Amino acid sequence: MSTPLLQVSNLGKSFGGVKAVDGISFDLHAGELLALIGPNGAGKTTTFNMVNGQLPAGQGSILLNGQELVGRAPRAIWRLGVGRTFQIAETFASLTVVENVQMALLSHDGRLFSMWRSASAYKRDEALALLEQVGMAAQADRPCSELAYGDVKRVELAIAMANSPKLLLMDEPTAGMAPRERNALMALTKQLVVDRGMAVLFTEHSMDVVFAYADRMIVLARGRLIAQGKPLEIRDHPKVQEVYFGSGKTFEKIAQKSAEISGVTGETA
Ligand SMILES: Nc1ncnc2c1ncn2[C@@H]1O[C@H](COP(=O)(O)OP(=O)(O)OP(=O)(O)O)[C@@H](O)[C@H]1O
Repeated sequence: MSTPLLQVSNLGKSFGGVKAVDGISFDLHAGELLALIGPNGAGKTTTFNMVNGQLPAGQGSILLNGQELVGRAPRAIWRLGVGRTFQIAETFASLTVVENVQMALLSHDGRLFSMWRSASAYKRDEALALLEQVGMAAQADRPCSELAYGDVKRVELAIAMANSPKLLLMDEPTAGMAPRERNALMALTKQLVVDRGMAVLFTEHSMDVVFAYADRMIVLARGRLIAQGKPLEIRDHPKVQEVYFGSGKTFEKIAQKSAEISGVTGETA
């Protein structure tokens, strides 16, 4: 297999006496969707925030294409190609769909925000091409505030793409979405991963999404990495069963449901 895009080794972070992340190691390859799962307080957000530099790592190493990310500022990490999806802020909701993507392109190119007034034509074609990739070109000139929730999520993906990330971090991408919308968004994400050769690391509480779309999963519990592998391997993993035991979710049911949703069984959802 090729050299991993991301190599995380012995990564850790403590808050006071709590080892939020306790020496975890994993790899992520270009073209791969990797889910980071685990019960509440497992250390998912802390891991995410160390990868994008928002939180300094307490120990360990995070290599992106062989370059050390630990010790770099968030913006430097972003410049190296680690993107994340952001919710469209209130202030930008009044802008049109295409203007939001143009703003992201301005930011990527390092242009000053104040240029915007005279730059409403800035890379409009490029912005439209990104919207085309997420199926939103037809709604380019509508204000974001008018869009359906699922469509806003598509625009947020286009915004994240403006930086041409090699690795995209998505924190609970489908939170608050109905099942059908969830699947549409994840199918789109998967398409972008394949088309652009990008890698995605995402956290997700919705197990049906994870089982249907993740190429691989890593499972955290109390800061430790307790299992990693393909969804079916994880489903049958005794430690994972143990951690989730009592949560009311049995992996068998979830895996069956996701197979139905993604059409693996040939049945319609
Ligand atoms: N800034 C902080 N200060 C102190 N403790 C923290 C801080 N951030 C996280 N923790 C603790 O670290 C542990 C891991 O938290 P983290 O938010 O990374 O978990 P998580 O897996 O993302 O949980 P959730 O699914 O609930 O979002 C928890 O015990 C949490 O209370």
